[in-house]
Amino acid sequence: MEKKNCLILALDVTDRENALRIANEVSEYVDSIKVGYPLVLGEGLGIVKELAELAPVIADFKVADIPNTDRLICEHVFNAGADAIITHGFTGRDSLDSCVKVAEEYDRDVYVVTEMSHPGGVEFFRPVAETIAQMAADAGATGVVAPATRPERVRDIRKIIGDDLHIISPGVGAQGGSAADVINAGADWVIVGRSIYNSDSPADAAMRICNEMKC
Ligand SMILES: O=C1C[C@H](C(=O)O)N([C@@H]2O[C@H](COP(=O)(O)O)[C@@H](O)[C@H]2O)C(=O)N1
Repeated sequence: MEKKNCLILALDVTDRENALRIANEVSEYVDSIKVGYPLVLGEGLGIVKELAELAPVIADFKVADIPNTDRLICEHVFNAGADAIITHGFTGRDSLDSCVKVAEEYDRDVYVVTEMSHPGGVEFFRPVAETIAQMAADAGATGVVAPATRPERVRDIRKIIGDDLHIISPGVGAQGGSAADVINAGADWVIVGRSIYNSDSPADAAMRICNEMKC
């Protein structure tokens, strides 16, 4: 994923027409579009290829199964045109290796969740987040997901993974995180959903966030 604006749109709308409208409106401001279960369960994997015409697509399926099942999921997702996939790390090294292996075969990217951004993210992820981050680096993942709601945790994770891996960071706006603060803390991209797609002008909202980061 080429770094231009440091902004990833989390396109968590559930219908194709609205998704394509918003994606077209903000395409000049986003480096990537993240789609997940809300849109894909509603519209099918075909939406990935349509959106990939506008920007690289990150498939946020938080893959968390045994290695063989993870392999099958990743193959489907990359065949559908996604440039990257988000996987959990708590399922262990063998499952992560399975995702990274498929990504290498397709020349695509893998991002590993370390600590989630919502309040519950500290209950079980907090104690293992650094271990997962180290595993992601050791396994050759492209990068990790770390919380914009806790910029200090992004600093901690950056210390573990070094400068080679990317940090993509959700939790800006609707969850209370600041785009500027988390970029200053070491994130490479912010992931923003509701503050953009629920805006009366998604393009203006995206532009304001880009201007705030000046990445
Ligand atoms: O810890 C995480 C992991 C996960 C992710 O990015 O992997 N996300 C996703 O990031 C987006 C934030 O949306 P909004 O809150 O801007 O509307 C949503 O698509 C969430 O599913 C998090 O919010 N926190």
